Amino acid sequence: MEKHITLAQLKEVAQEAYNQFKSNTDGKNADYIPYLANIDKNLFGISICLLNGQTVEIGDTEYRFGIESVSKVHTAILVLRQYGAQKLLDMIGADATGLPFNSIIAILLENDHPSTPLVNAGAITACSMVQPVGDAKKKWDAIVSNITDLCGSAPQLIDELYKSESATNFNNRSIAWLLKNYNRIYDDPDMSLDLYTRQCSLGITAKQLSVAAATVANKGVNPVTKKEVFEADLSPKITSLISTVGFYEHTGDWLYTSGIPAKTGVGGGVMGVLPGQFGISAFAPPLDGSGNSVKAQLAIKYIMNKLGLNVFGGDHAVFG
Ligand SMILES: NC(=O)CC[C@H](N)C(=O)O
Repeated sequence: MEKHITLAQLKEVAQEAYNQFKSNTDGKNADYIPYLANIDKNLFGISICLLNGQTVEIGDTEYRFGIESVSKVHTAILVLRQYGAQKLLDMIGADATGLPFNSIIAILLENDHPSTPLVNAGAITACSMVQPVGDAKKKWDAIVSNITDLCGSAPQLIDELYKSESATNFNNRSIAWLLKNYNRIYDDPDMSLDLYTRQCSLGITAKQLSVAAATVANKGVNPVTKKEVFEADLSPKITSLISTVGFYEHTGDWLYTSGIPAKTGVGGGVMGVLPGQFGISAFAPPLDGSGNSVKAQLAIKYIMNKLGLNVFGGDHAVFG
């Protein structure tokens, strides 16, 4: 069924979500990366990008925060663009791990592949696959240019975050070398890890993430710049990856309660894709125990439930 929703209604619902959760003090900033511990915990923004390029923005939607694990989606898209859907499945996988994002056990349990590009192991593998293999500078340029195309504007490296994360990423170093042990790193392990750490340290805004999400929802065409970033048939592959593991071990709970495939990052960002309808992003630094932003989750769930939209519901929203 078609569900007609005016822009005014959409704005009102987003504003209600903002007002309702603005003063929520649950959760705490990620502190295993020192830079993130010091970000203002009161920052809060919600951005929705429709497929005609219109955006609804409430709160701190222009604040640049660390993209962190949301970047895993972007680089998975780049690998899909460069290798195609079958090779991503063969070389990384598309399964849920049911375990935390930085799990080493997950690699040991599934030593034939790193499960999915949306957990640390698979994301480091994805960075190793980015072409041209062997050329760190060109690989980095490809990663940044892909994110720029998806967001419609460039991200900016937060140097302090990059240094902070590089100095403390011992668990990820173990992951990179364990993957090497299983022949699941397709370039130099240290270089692949460094690319992963750097992409996680890119500063991004909630507005940019909503445009990237809308590009996925819009079958690869950025609704703001109108550029075709990837081929339409990759879009359901990307949304399926996000659906399966976007909230790690809490992905089922998330999908069940929110009705929208979404991906989180420990910087406090969440990016949600409602295919054929819109992209949504929310950002607030305090996280729950699994590293997912408390307020961003509340806001997106509120908006989805209030609008009565659900990826499994069969209704299709028409905005205007
Ligand atoms: N869940 C996340 O956002 C984790 C990203 C972070 N860079 C890490 O590897 O630990």
